[in-house]
Amino acid sequence: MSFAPDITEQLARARADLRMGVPIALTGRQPALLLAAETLSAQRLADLLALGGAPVLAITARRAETLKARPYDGDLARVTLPEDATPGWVQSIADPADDLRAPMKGPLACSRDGAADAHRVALQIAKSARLLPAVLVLEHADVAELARHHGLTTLDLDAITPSLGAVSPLHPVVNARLPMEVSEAGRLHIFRPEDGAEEHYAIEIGRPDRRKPVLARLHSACFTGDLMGSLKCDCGPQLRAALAQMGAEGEGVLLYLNQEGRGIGLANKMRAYSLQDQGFDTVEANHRLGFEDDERDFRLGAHILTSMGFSSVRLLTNNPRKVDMMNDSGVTVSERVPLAVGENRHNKAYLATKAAKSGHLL
Ligand SMILES: Nc1nc2c(ncn2[C@@H]2O[C@H](COP(=O)(O)OP(=O)(O)OP(=O)(O)O)[C@@H](O)[C@H]2O)c(=O)[nH]1
Ligand SMILES: [Zn+2]
Repeated sequence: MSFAPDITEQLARARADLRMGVPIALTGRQPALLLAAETLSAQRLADLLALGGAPVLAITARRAETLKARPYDGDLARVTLPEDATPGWVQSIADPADDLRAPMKGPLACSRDGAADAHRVALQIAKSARLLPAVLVLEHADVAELARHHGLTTLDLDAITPSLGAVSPLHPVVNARLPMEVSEAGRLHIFRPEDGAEEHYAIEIGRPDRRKPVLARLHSACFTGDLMGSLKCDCGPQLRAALAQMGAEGEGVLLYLNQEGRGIGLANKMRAYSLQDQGFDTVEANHRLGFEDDERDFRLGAHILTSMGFSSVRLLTNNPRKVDMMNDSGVTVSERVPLAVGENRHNKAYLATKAAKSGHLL
């Protein structure tokens, strides 16, 4: 029978469970029960503590740095839970919103014994669920039985590890004619990944010759900039300028990748915006939240272009990482076409930070 969900499908369920505050079970090498900090309820925390053992809050080394917690495992820290831990305490470790108002959280004790494989995987799942990267982990020998009894989603640690680092295969779903202001010869293609994550879109203008480099843009979703006319970034003007150039040249491909907030999701991006209002720049804000500067995976852009029949591009971007990733993923960048538009007094510092810290070319 093929009815049972495979490992990728179980992983999609696990993401949904964590987003709702439902625990998930990890079996295999390091059996453990996981609960996302962001969606933790008082009842589920009480139930977790009642199981005994020594639950820890796994956080990334980035978040640990701000909290002065020891990341003994290199890329993460396992913060020991106090006996009287409340959801408020967990939240304050996970979320930097009140760091400046209540800076003294510690000293935080961190465990260094044993492996941290379950914790590492837990943080990867939380990130891919677009939650704050902070997860309660209770190592528990009988987790499989616990999961059966309570009907929890169960993932095998070894089985999911390869899926977590891979780009899910994407499949074309449908495409249809879309006359647009910049060109009446527009066509929208929808691509759906196998892993249950967001769909991505390609706007094809004209009918570009697949044998020549195509004018292309990999645009990451920015709800605030693309749709709301936010002045905090340059995304809206970049989107419109890229489409306008494709319209003027009569052909091009714009990939609209649903990687909001450089891959951290809109809720986390708004958390980053709050931190920026406290004085941190765009990179520092990501780090305080526990993320890297940029959590996007541009390989999927290359996969979409390849599946559309393109093998080389004239890439509209100021970001050298996009160029490198395309070349590494088998799509040749024959030319980088600069896209410097939309600077204003609100985004001047943001653009300067991207140039200084993230290598963006002006
Ligand atoms: N985390 C975070 N994301 C932001 C912030 N401002 C804008 N973004 C996101 O940054 C991404 C910008 O995407 P792009 O314009 O495609 O990428 P880029 O790295 O600027 O590269 P080019 O525009 O191609 O030069 C979008 O996903 C936005 O939602 C911010 O302050 N914090
Ligand atoms: Zn933006």
